[in-house]
Amino acid sequence: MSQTDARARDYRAQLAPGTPLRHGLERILRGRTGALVVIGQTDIIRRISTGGFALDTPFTPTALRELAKMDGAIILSASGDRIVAAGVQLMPDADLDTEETGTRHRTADRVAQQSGCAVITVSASMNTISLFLDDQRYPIEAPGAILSRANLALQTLERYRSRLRGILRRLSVLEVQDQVTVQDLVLLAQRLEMVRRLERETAGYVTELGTDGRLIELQLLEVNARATDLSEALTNDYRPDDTSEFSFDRTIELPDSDLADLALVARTIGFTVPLEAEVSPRGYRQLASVQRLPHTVVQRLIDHFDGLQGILGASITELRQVEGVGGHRARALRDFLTQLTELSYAEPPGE
Ligand SMILES: Nc1ncnc2c1ncn2[C@@H]1O[C@H](COP(=O)(O)OP(=O)(O)OP(=O)(O)O)[C@@H](O)[C@H]1O
Repeated sequence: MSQTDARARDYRAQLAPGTPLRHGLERILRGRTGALVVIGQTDIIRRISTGGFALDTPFTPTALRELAKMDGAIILSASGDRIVAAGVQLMPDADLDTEETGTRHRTADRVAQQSGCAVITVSASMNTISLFLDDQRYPIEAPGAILSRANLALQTLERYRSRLRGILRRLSVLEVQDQVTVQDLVLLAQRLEMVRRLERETAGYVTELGTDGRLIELQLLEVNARATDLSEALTNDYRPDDTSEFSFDRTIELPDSDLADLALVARTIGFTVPLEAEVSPRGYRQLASVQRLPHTVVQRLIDHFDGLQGILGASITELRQVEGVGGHRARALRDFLTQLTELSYAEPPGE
């Protein structure tokens, strides 16, 4: 995400439905008057301003709407909680490139480029709200439109996740049969990264939606936690002994177009062996699904049996030799391992 996009995300939060600023802008939109609002009265803004009048009044949606009835721009304090001037004529550098038509929007674009301040327009003729930041224009959409896109993204996310679950089941089968190749893990990493990208996109909608986005936010939090745990477990399971430069999180760096390149994804994660090479898991991911098994005991089991294959073959007596594993825990573990093995042989590893 570029620096401008990151700042835009913060401003979108300030402009989310339910916030005072958005409330004021919506009222201007309904009244079809239009507005040009600058956030922050910096030196550059002062230098390119003429006319108008100084104010120093708390921001309220009503005050914004009333002042928007006058010609010229409204200047807010940097935090947006005060109105510092209104009716201001802005004269930005006319040599700055802009593709906008209409004087309000051309001015907004140029002021944003020249000052670095956020500029918001309400278009009287197009019935839209826009945010100008640096040389970018971000449409501020109506809550209904964002909500339907957010819901669509959530549905797609659900589909991706169900495919991811399928791949994970297949991986479990391969892990039990000790037949995992780097390629299997890379295919999984691709899916996982696609899920994470969609999560980020949906999180952007949540920010834009403000109070209307709570429900989506809750659904998203749950998904997000699981993706993070999965990535960490896979990293611990397959990190080669001789490197720390290895993580399933590193796919985040890849542009969308490179995510389809299996060899590149493998290198990005930190694999140094070919795609066909076989690799064995330590067992962190599998053992994470055993209830009430503390992390320290998981670590001791992995160290003692030298990975998942050793653990799968251990008897109750052997499991009990590990510190922290008593009779009860050993039996529960053995049951889990037997089930895992049975499941794996019941289900062929095919796609
Ligand atoms: N340089 C400027 N400084 C301050 N306000 C301006 C400036 N230029 C235009 N405006 C505001 O924009 C209004 C007219 O905008 P105009 O219709 O020409 O632009 P537009 O971009 O097509 O906007 P809209 O979509 O709202 O019609 C003016 O009445 C004035 O309030």
